[in-house]
Amino acid sequence: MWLMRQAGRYLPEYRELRAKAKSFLDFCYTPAMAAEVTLQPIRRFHFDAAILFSDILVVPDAMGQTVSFESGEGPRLDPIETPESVARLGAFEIGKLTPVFETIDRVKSELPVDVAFIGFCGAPWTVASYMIAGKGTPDQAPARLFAFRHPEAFQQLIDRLVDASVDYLLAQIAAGVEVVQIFDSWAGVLPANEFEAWCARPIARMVARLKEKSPQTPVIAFVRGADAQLPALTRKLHADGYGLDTALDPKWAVAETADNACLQGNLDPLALLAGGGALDREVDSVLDAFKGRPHIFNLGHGILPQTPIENVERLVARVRRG
Ligand SMILES: Cc1c2[nH]c(c1CCC(=O)O)Cc1[nH]c(c(CCC(=O)O)c1C)Cc1[nH]c(c(CCC(=O)O)c1C)Cc1[nH]c(c(C)c1CCC(=O)O)C2
Repeated sequence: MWLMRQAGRYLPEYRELRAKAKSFLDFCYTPAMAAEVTLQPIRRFHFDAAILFSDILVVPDAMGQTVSFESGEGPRLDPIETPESVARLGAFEIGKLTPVFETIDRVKSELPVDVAFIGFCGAPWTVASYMIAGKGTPDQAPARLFAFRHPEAFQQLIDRLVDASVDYLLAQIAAGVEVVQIFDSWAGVLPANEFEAWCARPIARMVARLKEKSPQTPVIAFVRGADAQLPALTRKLHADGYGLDTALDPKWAVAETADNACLQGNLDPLALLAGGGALDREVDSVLDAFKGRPHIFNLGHGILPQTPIENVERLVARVRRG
């Protein structure tokens, strides 16, 4: 059991440290701080896994794109509007991410041996969608439009992100993470052909390369909005685990995927925010749906900043009770 965004604003100890950083990216790039917030939820809740504290947008940052986070508004990037700006993107300077690897090293030395350590990156489509729009949008229309108008330049961008993301995850593994998760948070906005081209195929290429270079490292694919495509994805990606988002019916996912496919998820973050009897019922229903299957208990998306800590305690106790 672990929770997506388990380190974050719902924790007072996170907010306290966050207030001391100049910016969110500085926070991510200061190993003492990033390591501390990675460990905070482990100390408080004894989850079975810690997830590296960082962000998926450090990859475009290391490609020379300007990235910042406006408080309360989310990420801002200098948007990629033309094929020429894809060609002009810099090389992936992995050296810029040295503080991330130092964070991993620090966490590793303090993490209890029975707690797994998860590294991560964004999937090429999700990262590209922010690089093109320059910010979060409700439907990633700018990136979808760019891909229809400039398929070759878009393919180049995806290819560059496949290469950079694989190198980045391998460097995280070399620094000490034991599992990696690939977040395709925006896969759900893609029509079928685009889903295949920009989500499934690039992730499959990433998994194949990771398996070639680091066969011992489990890979979890979180393809949010995969919906009816989930069973096909489990046959195409060759990942070790599949994260289910909140909208997926876990009983259906269990019935439609191979018996040995490890599934992760998928409590509604709003049930955790609500707490009480509703939370208990939803936790039981998730546990029941995955019974008899390799299952990693998690939310269907990130924990919400307004979530009361006692609700997280209640969830942990109930999942442990089984
Ligand atoms: C799309 C995406 C991003 N980042 C990420 C995704 C994929 C997962 C998802 O869909 O949520 C991944 C991510 N971002 C963060 C983590 C940390 C590890 C964890 O505890 O799960 C992880 C795994 C920290 C963060 N990343 C961000 C915060 C909040 C910033 C703050 O503390 O000021 C945290 C804790 C900022 C961020 N970063 C991003 C956005 C859209 C935002 C703003 C939204 C928000 O404020 O919640 C991009």
